[in-house]
Amino acid sequence: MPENSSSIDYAMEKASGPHFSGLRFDGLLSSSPPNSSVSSPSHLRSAVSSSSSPEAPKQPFVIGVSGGTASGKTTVCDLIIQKLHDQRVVLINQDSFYRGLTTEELQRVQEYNFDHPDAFDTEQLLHCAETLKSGQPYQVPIYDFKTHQRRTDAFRQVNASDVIILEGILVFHDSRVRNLMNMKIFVDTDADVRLARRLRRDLVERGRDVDSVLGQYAKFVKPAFDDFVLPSKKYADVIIPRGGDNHVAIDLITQHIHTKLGQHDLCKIYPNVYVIQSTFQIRGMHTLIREKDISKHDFVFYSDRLIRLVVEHGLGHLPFTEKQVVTPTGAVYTGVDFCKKLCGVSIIRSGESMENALRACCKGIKIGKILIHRDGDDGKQLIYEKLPHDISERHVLLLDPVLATGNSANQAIELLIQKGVPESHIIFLNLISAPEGIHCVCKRFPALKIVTSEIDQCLNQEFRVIPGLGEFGDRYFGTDE
Ligand SMILES: Nc1ncnc2c1ncn2[C@@H]1O[C@H](COP(=O)(O)OP(=O)(O)O)[C@@H](O)[C@H]1O
Ligand SMILES: Nc1ccn([C@@H]2O[C@H](COP(=O)(O)O)[C@@H](O)[C@H]2O)c(=O)n1
Ligand SMILES: [Mg+2]
Repeated sequence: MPENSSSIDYAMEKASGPHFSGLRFDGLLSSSPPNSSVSSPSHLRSAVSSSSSPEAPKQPFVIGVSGGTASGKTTVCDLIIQKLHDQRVVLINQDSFYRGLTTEELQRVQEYNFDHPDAFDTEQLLHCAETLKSGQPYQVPIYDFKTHQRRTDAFRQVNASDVIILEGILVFHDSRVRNLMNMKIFVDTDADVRLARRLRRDLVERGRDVDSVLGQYAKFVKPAFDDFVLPSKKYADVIIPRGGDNHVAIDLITQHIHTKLGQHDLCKIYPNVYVIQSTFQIRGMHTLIREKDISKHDFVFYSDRLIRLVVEHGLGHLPFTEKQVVTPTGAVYTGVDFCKKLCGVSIIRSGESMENALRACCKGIKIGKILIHRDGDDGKQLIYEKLPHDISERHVLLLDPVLATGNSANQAIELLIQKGVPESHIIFLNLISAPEGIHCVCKRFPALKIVTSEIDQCLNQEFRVIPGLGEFGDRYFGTDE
């Protein structure tokens, strides 16, 4: 290492070498399969579907639907399935995983508590949900409420699908099952309405008499609702009052599911990751800048166009205030006022390529700089920072065109937080993100937003994004020639 290795000049020169948008990412990459220079950890492989490889398996969207007995869970699920008619949807009822009763238990069935978590084979339910989530089929047991037994002669074959709905009184009880869910719905219906519905249903459909339904309700159903079902309501993302009668809620839920299904899997996992809506224009520009033999002029031109789109999209996530203006007709137009407390921060050197687009969108915006330099294997080093003195009062647009391992991004974000910028006031803008980088940044900073134009497949052994576009800074600033 040269004597003046700590000087800015030396660091700048080094930084103009390969740009990884990150440093080492120990422990994440597994050994690569034979004949492959690309590796993706197994836990990521199933979670990642690349914009560049549409054939990669997509993760199903898992919805949990809970609520008291006869609250309308099954009815709500049926309505959601009807509205999602253009998707492959499967419904898994927790009831299917009731344990069959032993002969002794059957003889004293009035003393059996079907509303306690132990009445279900939760391990099997978990296995079923995990199998379906991984895209494999599963043979679901068939339960008979009249005999209190599972059928031994038949199963329900459930195939892979886009949406899996897990429905039952206690589907939020076990954290492992809960954690598989992308969305949790609690159907909230008054207890007296539920009892009336249950009475009618159990007499008609489940072969019961009035005394047994009322006795079971008082002895087991109601206490278990208070002890297990109601406490799990806190895990719900959405609470639907009045069950299937609530058409507005069901409409909103299905709209949300449609949006989610159109999104990249990582956006389902991390709600603060935004991939700008892909169009043929955007795909076309990506095709051009990713091509290795494109001219420098075209690389810069199309990168600038894409960067501008990402910046505009990122600005859309800033807060605004209402503003009224008078138009030349004398009428009042009620609009919004841009957020004024704003600044950009570019991660040198590639991030500087995004500054012009930010300046073009935000007149007079202050732009700070951070230089992170790798020195040796473990050498994460912050070499240089120049930030607005009042940065803690500003929303920050952090600029770096490629998110690879996420290490340098994390270091830059950490610095901003140390300077007093709230995590939720940081929007990280980039053109291409690797799944590894998204995991790395979003796990550590869940309140921060990432806006990107495409999510790529993975990192290779050299921590380069695949398929990626090579060294962005070199190609943009012409230092690769
Ligand atoms: N909004 C509603 N109005 C009237 N009856 C309903 C309504 N929703 C459900 N039911 C009836 O109540 C009973 C229980 O509904 P269901 O959806 O099976 O509840 P859950 O699955 O929560 O036990 C069923 O007989 C169903 O037809
Ligand atoms: N053999 C059984 C098994 C379960 N139950 C009752 O079913 C209820 C759950 O189903 P919902 O559709 O109402 O959610 C639960 O409250 C059990 O009491 C039963 O009666 N007999
Ligand atoms: Mg039901």
